[in-house]
Amino acid sequence: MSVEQPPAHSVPAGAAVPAAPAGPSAAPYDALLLLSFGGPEGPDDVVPFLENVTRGRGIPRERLKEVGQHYFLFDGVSPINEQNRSLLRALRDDFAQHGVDLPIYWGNRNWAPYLTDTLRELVGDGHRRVLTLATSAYASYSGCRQYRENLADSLAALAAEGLQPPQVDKLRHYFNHPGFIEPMIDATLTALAELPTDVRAGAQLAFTTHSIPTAAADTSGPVAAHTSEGQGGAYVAQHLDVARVIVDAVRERTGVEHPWRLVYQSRSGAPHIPWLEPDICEHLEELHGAGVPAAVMVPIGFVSDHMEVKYDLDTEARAKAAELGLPVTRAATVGADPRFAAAVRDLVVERAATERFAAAPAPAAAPPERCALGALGPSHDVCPVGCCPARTPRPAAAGAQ
Ligand SMILES: CC1=C(CCC(=O)O)c2cc3nc(cc4[nH]c(cc5[nH]c(cc1n2)c(C)c5CCC(=O)O)c(CCC(=O)O)c4C)C(CCC(=O)O)=C3C
Ligand SMILES: [Fe+2]
Repeated sequence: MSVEQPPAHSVPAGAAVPAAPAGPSAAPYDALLLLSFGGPEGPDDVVPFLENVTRGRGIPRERLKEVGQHYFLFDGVSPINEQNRSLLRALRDDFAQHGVDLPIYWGNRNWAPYLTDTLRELVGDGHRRVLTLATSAYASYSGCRQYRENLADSLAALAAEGLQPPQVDKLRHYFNHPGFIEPMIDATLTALAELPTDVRAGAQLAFTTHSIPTAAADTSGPVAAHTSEGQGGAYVAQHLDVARVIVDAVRERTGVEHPWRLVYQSRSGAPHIPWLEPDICEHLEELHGAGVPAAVMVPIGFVSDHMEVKYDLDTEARAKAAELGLPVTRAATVGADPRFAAAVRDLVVERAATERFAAAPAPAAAPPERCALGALGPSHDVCPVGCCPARTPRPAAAGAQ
């Protein structure tokens, strides 16, 4: 079941709940789809899950065994599904409180509830126009295009079953939406406050995200943002923009300009293929060697405390810091923060208004305001042709043809 509780907009028969005042319109959309990675929920799920993740990709066997071990350390349970359930509750509460009448479904790429099953259910419930929220905030093949390929595959599977697939769109990247960044600013301040007072002012901020092959980074985002020679394309540019906003906000609130760097984690793939560097653990060694007294890890690349955060940061990087004797704390991820739920509502209402405006530009109407912090401005609504290309071209939905 992808809808685990009655949609927040429906009132149980006989309940004396006053109807929420009508809020902003989500038309033409009739459903929101939370699209995520999925993760195992017990020891028996781990190997089948990893088989799903690596289907058709050349992840070395050694790496898979290692990743399997990370999951077994936590009884085979990834935190990601529970975090998505919390996010669903936060979104449904927020939409209900603000009178946004849009049912919310949840489907994953690699584990139940599987995307195809969710879309089948959504079509069975009569929905025809779906807006997608992916649990990845930045442009990249893994964080954007691959989800669009999953949507195309699932829509094709429904068509093969004789169902009429719905029209599916995807929300713009939200890395620079204030409702995504503000919780991270607070989390960074909290993590700084957790450091011993004598080392706090000298602490470096280590912003972390998932490493990806440098070739994938260079071709991330629209073609105009592509770079050469390991400069990182839109993927790196977007993370740097977020890091600068956080550093500036921390300086405004504490009076301290903390030195910082964007670093990477969770690398996989063959060793001879270049991926974004440095790794967080190498970086901590380097900071320690340079006499830096403390560090805060800020996982801006992750929407919630995924296994990468629980294992690669909280287990591995913390062990490295302890070995070095370097005081290190870790900032919380955004998770189900109400400000993030409100940001999603804002993005849904904004996109719905954009679609209505495009369909019938009325002289009185104006395109909606588009919230964004930092220097890059609001991201595109529709991924253009050539955005975050796959190495082998495959059909992708929710983008320009
Ligand atoms: C950019 C990015 C995000 C962030 C954007 C987003 O959130 O989507 C992300 C998220 C995630 N990645 C996850 C898990 C895995 N990723 C893998 C492999 C890979 N990730 C890659 C990139 C990313 N991945 C890449 C380039 C690979 C190698 C090739 C490939 O396979 O594409 C592998 C295989 C083994 C390994 O290589 O580590 C696993 C098990 C989980 C679930 C965690 C949990 O259970 O909490 C989540 C949220
Ligand atoms: Fe993209």
